[in-house]
Amino acid sequence: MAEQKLSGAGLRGQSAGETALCTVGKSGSGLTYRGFDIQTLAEHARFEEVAYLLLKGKLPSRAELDAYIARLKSLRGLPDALKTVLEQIPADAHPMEVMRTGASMLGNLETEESFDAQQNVADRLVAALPSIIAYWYRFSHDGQRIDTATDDDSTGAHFLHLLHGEAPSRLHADAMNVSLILYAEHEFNASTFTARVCASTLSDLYSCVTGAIGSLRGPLHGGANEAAMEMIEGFASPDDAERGMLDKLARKEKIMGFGHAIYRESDPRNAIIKQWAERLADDVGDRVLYPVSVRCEEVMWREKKLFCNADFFHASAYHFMGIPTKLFTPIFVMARVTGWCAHVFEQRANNRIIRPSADYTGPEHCDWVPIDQRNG
Ligand SMILES: CC(=O)SCCNC(=O)CCNC(=O)[C@H](O)C(C)(C)COP(=O)(O)OP(=O)(O)OC[C@H]1O[C@@H](n2cnc3c(N)ncnc32)[C@H](O)[C@@H]1OP(=O)(O)O
Ligand SMILES: O=C([O-])CC(=O)C(=O)O
Repeated sequence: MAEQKLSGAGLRGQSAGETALCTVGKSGSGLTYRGFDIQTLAEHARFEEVAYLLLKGKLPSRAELDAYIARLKSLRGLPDALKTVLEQIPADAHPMEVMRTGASMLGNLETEESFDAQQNVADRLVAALPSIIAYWYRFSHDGQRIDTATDDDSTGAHFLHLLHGEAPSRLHADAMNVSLILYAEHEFNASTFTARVCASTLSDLYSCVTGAIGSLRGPLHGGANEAAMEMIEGFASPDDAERGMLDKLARKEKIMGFGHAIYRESDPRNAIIKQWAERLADDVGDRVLYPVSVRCEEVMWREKKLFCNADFFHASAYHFMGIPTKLFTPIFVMARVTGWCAHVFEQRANNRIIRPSADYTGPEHCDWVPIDQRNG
């Protein structure tokens, strides 16, 4: 009997397991977390509520949310040994390397001794990752050893506070809240799948998250928001952007922040973050970057029917909040760690080691040649 073979490089279109966490391109506006539409969550929820929903399986009551926020606040401090490691990392390191090292070092210091502790480890990572990146950034760039224990109620405001040394405006705190919600979870994307593969070997949660950070870093995944920023800030006007985009397309360059492995016509997160980018542009009196971004979107749709994914308008939105470009992808980590951990819990609850097969394309049989008889 001929072997039935599923096609699709990159496992595209093949189911690699089950999840109750998220649908992509299936219902509602196109993205749901545990049945809640992303538009509803972005409009009404706090990021910490979404984190609770993903990690604990239901929306929290008022008392549960208050307790969860208080718990996250209590976990923002960093151990001295971790601060010492962060202080060794040079200023020109990529911040995603800092995130990777930070998550890994925390795993050395606060090892997950048993899977019974997984909720505690997840809470610690959600609380500590913003502190890790901000501590390193402020030490390596400003020479300051900051106190990472702020009293801000939200993760987004906490991060901006540490970064800028003062509590953010309401607009910035709200924009960060929505951004973290949009980035929190996305089914079997590359970084989440990395985390699940690692979890399937019964490894610890820090290892799963450290591996996932490595996968998120690449420009085809989370790194696209930084690459998009580098592109748009090179354009002086919408007309310049139009010329530049057409040149890139003529050279068959890949344009970061556009296209998606699953969505075919639009990414539901784009309309939401685009509105926030416009509000933030008005707030800073921008007359270039936002119109340039809109023109890029128009050109890509007109020329290639390619649409902006979640990353494209995040670039200008973060820029308008004074966030350095190289910190864009670490913010994605701060959000996605909730999804990664929830997927690890799900994998552990119904585990079989993930071990696909490969189609062999090498030689059939080779005769052994003694080393002194080999050419070259
Ligand atoms: C939050 C996130 O992680 S969202 C993704 C962020 N990544 C990016 O923005 C990077 C740019 N985008 C891409 O590289 C791709 O669109 C990916 C990686 C997101 C998806 O890749 P795939 O599933 O392989 O894309 P898909 O099959 O839809 O591509 C179809 C065609 O469009 C082209 N295409 C897709 N995206 C782009 C792009 N951004 N720029 C130019 N051409 C593109 C592909 O090269 C392909 O052309 P081909 O058939 O001539 O080879
Ligand atoms: O789903 C994907 O392939 C990439 C993505 O949009 C995400 O991880 O948010």
